[in-house]
Amino acid sequence: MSYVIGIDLGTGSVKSLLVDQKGMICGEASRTYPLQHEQPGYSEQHPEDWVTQTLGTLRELLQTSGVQPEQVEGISFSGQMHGLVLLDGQGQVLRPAILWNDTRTTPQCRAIEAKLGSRLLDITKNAALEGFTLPKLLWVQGHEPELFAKAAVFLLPKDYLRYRLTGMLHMDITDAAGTLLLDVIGKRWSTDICEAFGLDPKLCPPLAEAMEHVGGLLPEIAGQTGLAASTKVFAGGADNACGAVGAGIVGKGATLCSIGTSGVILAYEEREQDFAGALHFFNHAQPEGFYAMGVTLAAGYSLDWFKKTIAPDESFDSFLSLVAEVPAGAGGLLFTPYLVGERTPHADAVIRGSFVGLDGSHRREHLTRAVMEGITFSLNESLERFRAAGMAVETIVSIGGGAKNDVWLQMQADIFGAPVVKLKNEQGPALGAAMLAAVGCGWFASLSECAASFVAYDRRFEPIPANVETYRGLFEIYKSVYAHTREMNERLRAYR
Ligand SMILES: Nc1ncnc2c1ncn2[C@@H]1O[C@H](COP(=O)(O)OP(=O)(O)O)[C@@H](O)[C@H]1O
Ligand SMILES: O=C(CO)[C@@H](O)[C@H](O)COP(=O)(O)O
Repeated sequence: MSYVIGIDLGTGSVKSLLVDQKGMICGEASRTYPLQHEQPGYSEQHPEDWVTQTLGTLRELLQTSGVQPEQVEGISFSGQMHGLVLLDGQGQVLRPAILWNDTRTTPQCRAIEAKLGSRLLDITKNAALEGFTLPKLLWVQGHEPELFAKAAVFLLPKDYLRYRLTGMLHMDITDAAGTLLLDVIGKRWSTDICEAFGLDPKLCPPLAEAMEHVGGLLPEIAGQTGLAASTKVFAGGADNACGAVGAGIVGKGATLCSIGTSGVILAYEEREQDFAGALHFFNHAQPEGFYAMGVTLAAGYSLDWFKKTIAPDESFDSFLSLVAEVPAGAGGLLFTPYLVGERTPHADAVIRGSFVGLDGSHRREHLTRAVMEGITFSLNESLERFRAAGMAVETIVSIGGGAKNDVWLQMQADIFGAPVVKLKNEQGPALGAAMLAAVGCGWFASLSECAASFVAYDRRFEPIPANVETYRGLFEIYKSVYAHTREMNERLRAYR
């Protein structure tokens, strides 16, 4: 039997999965690393921690699974997106990585908009957001000019990890799409954008397709992990691209709803789409494909906040047990989940959440249901834009915390107005990364073939027509809350 390894380099931890040719999970290892917040809004990590901890997971996988090194045919990667890793001409890291959730770059975003105007959307298909990589590059260029002068190349987190494992510099296209330097449709670096900001195009590393074979393991890495140096290394992809692959979102009509700490709604697309920057539009791991993506920053986080505030010692299952008794609509109570601002479709760092319509008859379970409905409405705002652009939304695969509760899964079907299914064995982006290696190794002719063998679906939730009708009306009111509370939140800012 042959195996592949999928590595997901997340924000809080790295997870490595050993998978056989039938898609069975034969081993799993994970390690955490810290985040540094040196100043408010700053979020950094030491790239060396990613390497040390990943090597630890690989060693553990080999030691505990009993698999022989030569049986591991391929490795690939999934990684947290957008984070800036700067290397000098000798391949040494110049400063801690500035991560996707670092928000110091608002002035750089405004400067990008002022300089590029509509060209930014034409080329990159995305708006200038603090989390993306170009604003981070410009921050270092402006604030640390001496250090920036030494920069020879920039990488994203999992590209740095791959570089350390192989000695080869690459960035895969699905992740490059989140830098604001890629011509997303042409799949090449934009020399226009580089020139506009005085960036040497040599800072941009060679591009690779997600399933491209980019090298083997360095002998010292093979020695440290117990893997064979001949193990084929494939480029890999952005965590959202790999999450999509691991959930079987590899073709038209397939949509993903992921409710973790943040929430993501993502749909496969074959053609160029213009969302005027309200949603993200990135390259899929399928070389000819794209995906549109909406992000609710505080999705599961909102429910977590509410539970911690009301019932810190209860389990989620017990906390949510009475929600089924409250009818759709939570007795006229609405919640907007803007606890940390919002990303799509309203890129707004100042907005905050609200309960609207509180009534003396509401009990704890009404508030809880309203929080769950508000999170789902927020994701539906992005889904509504997919549909308006003519994208097919046939079945929605639900993953994350939001897929752990049947009432919430039914609510998703009713609010989205589409059938919702959950996965039999949810493994997240690490499985997607393993699938990229499996296809790269030639086990399958395509990602779709691999998904048909590796991804299995569990229960399906059909929309209930009466609830769909109720939610259709409420969603219109929900959408108006943002406009009505925007200015109030500007004024409230001074009191935070
Ligand atoms: N049993 C449950 N039922 C419903 N929601 C849950 C349950 N457990 C956790 N959650 C929600 O899911 C979120 C965590 O989801 P998860 O996918 O594990 O997140 P992440 O990996 O982003 O931290 C929590 O914030 C919580 O809101
Ligand atoms: O910013 C984005 C996507 O645009 C995030 O999805 C990051 O890619 C990090 O994800 P986690 O490590 O928290 O899953």
